[in-house]
Amino acid sequence: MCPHANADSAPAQVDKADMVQVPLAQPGVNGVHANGKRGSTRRAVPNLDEKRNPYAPRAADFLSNISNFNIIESTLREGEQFANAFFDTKTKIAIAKALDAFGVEYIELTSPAASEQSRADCEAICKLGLKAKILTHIRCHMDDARIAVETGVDGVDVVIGTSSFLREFSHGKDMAYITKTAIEVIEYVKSKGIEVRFSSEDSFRSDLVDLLSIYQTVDKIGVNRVGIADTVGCANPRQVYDLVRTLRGVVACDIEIHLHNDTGMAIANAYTALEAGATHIDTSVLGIGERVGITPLGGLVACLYAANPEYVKSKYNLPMLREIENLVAEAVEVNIPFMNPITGYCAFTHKAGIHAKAILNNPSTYEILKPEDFGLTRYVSIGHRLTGWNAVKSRVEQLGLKLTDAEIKDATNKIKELADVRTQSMDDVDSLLRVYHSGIQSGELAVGQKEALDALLKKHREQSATRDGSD
Ligand SMILES: CC(=O)SCCNC(=O)CCNC(=O)[C@H](O)C(C)(C)COP(=O)(O)OP(=O)(O)OC[C@H]1O[C@@H](n2cnc3c(N)ncnc32)[C@H](O)[C@@H]1OP(=O)(O)O
Ligand SMILES: O=C(O)CCC(=O)C(=O)O
Ligand SMILES: [Mg+2]
Repeated sequence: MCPHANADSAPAQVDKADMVQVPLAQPGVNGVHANGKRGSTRRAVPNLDEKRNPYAPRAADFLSNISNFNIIESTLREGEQFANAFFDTKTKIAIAKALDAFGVEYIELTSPAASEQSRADCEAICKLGLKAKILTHIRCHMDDARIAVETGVDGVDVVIGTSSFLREFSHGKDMAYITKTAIEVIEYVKSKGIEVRFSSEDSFRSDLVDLLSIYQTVDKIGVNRVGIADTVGCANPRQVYDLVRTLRGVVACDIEIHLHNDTGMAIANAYTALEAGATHIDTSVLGIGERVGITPLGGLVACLYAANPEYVKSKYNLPMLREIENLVAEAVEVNIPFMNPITGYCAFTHKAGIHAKAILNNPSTYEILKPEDFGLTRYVSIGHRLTGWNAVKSRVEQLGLKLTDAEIKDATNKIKELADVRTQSMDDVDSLLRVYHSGIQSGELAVGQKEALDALLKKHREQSATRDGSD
């Protein structure tokens, strides 16, 4: 099983038994090198620069295009709309505190109009004195606005559908009514001295003229942010880029974006939105929300980190990510998905021999994210038929055994032969290496003596069985 595995319950269970834990080494500092030299000075991995590869990610682009983004963390609003979610007050407070410690700029809470407990929880979270600004999310309606401002929030996110689908089948209001009510609600919230954002639900299926017109109107009356919402997850990165770019030329206020993940585009769309000039991205932990949810916090962080690790490290407490995901996974009774960026159960496990050798020499060969920056560990998996001798050599060194390269290659062949029948556990590999080593030491074995090795292994198995039987 892989090291960050969740077994079959929600919180991640770590089973490291079958893995070689690779030292989180800087190349040439204390890594276990395939050439057998510890601490040898290796040439630094060249940075891909513009001249040599125009597509190489460059921190400069990232900084100029995405200089000041904010995360609006909506696990306690959009996330509560996830099918499995029921957050009691204690859990909401734990999640809010964890998100705050992670460093998100905003925490968005379910409308206090939803229920009496939602209202009380909103007040309780406002009283925690967190660094993150606390928002609540309401319909474009004066009744909701009045309740919201009484809770003590730092800001109110107002939303109403502008697509013909929602105008006809959800609230039944036309653009004139929407605009009039939006102005009334925004002015009311502003009069209370707190932030207000106006968002048009289902933006990508709304008429562009209607959309730009209402955004311009609310911008003129001093809304803090306008929000674009891909409510049904229909947008692709090019559409996101175009709409955000167009809006950037029309309003002076900040631009927030809320992206559903129905077609798996939510992270890419969020990144593109930032490149196009969005300032605020909505996320939820593990992406939970209506249907398959929205841009996941961890996925967005991974994608931004890949573009500019130092910037993202300075902004967020990255080692907390796993703890937050476990907290939420447990609360909503799901596993962390195996392919989750950063915390997926094999996110930092390397298997094939070619990868293992290069990783042991320099982790940047096959990793764009550094596990140590997330408080996680890198593993090399051995004992399967894809194992190479370089990976076995690193295990031999970890076990403190003295074998030549030729002997290690010979032992590797045996591991592969056995692994063709069944993958060998770490214990299997270790005992094979020990048996091999003692055979060499005692002179009972030499490189290439297959039969002698089989006999030694058989003897070892019989001795172990007798020992186990007498225990
Ligand atoms: C895309 C999104 O995720 S938006 C956020 C979704 N969040 C929520 O729905 C919060 C949880 N919701 C609730 O607790 C309830 O739906 C409430 C309290 C908001 C409303 O409950 P009810 O009054 O019983 O209405 P119900 O939920 O059946 O229908 C929604 C009502 O809001 C109206 N409405 C829907 N969207 C909006 C909007 N954005 N602005 C104003 N009114 C709206 C509808 O017209 C309908 O009112 P009606 O019954 O008078 O026609
Ligand atoms: O308020 C918003 O911008 C988004 C609301 C929402 O959850 C959605 O449209 O999917
Ligand atoms: Mg949503």
